[in-house]
Amino acid sequence: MIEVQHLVKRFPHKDKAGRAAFKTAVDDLTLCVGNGEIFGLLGPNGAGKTTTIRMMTMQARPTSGIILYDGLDTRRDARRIKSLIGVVPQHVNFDQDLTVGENLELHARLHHMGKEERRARIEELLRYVELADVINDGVRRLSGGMKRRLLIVRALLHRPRILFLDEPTVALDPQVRRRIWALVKDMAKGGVTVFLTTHYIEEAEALCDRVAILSKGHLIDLDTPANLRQKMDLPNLEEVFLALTAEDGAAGKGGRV
Ligand SMILES: Nc1ncnc2c1ncn2[C@@H]1O[C@H](COP(=O)(O)OP(=O)(O)OP(=O)(O)O)[C@@H](O)[C@H]1O
Repeated sequence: MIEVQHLVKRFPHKDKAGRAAFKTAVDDLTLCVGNGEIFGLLGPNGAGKTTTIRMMTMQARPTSGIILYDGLDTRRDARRIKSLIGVVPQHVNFDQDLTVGENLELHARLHHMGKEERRARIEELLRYVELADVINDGVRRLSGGMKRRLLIVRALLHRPRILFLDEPTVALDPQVRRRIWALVKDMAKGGVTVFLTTHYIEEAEALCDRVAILSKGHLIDLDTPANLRQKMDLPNLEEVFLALTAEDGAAGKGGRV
C-alpha cells in the first residue's frame, strides 16, 4: 500500500511586486493506494499532479508530509523504494544517440541486473509491446507512439511492483492510446500497482479503479468513477470533473484541461 500523508510542496517564487514569496503547488494532500489498484490523479493545468508524482518517486523533496510504501519511508528507505517502483516520465528522455537496445541495457545495468537476465528481460518486454524488430534502431527514428511504449518497457525492466505514469498517452493518436491502455490493464492484472496522471478524463474513466481530483494543489474528491458519477448525479466523469473544478474556481476546457 502507498500512503501519502499531509504532503506539501512549496516553491520559492516572486510575487507581483517582485518580492520573494512561496507558491504552494501541493497543499496538504492525503491519499492511499491499494496493492494492484489502478489509481488516477486528475486535475487542470498547474493543479500539482506532476509535482505530486515527482515527490512520490523521490525526484523532488516534499516541503513537509510523509510518503510510505508498505511502511517504507521515502525519507529513510529511498534505495529500497527505488527498486520497487518504475517511472514513466511525461517527457521522452532517452539518450537519442543510442539504439533502443543500448538505452534499455543502460537502464538495466543501473538496476544491477545480471547480463543474462538483462538480455532475456529486454527481449521479453520488447516482444510484449511489439518493438522487438527495432532493438538495433536509433531511438530518434522511432515514432511518438513507439517512444511511449519504449518508456514503459524501460520502466518495467527491473520488475517494479508499482508503476508511475505521468500523462502516458499525451499527444498520441487514438489507436496507440488504446494500445497503451491495454498494456496498463495487463500490467495491473499481473499484480502491478499503477499510479497515473492524465488530462484525458475518458482515459481515467476507462482505466482507473479510483481517481483523485486535484485543484490548485488540494484534493477536492477521491472515489471510484462510478461513485463520483452517482454522488453528483452526472452521466460521466468528465461532467463530474468539470463541475468539481468549476466549483473550485478552476473550470477546465472540454475533455482536456
Ligand atoms: N520547479 C518549480 N519551481 C516553481 N514552481 C513550480 C515548479 N514546478 C512546478 N511549479 C508550479 O507548481 C504548480 C503545479 O505544477 P505541476 O507541474 O505539478 O502541475 P500539473 O498538475 O502537473 O500541471 P500540467 O497539467 O500543466 O502538467 C504550478 O503552479 C507550477 O507553476
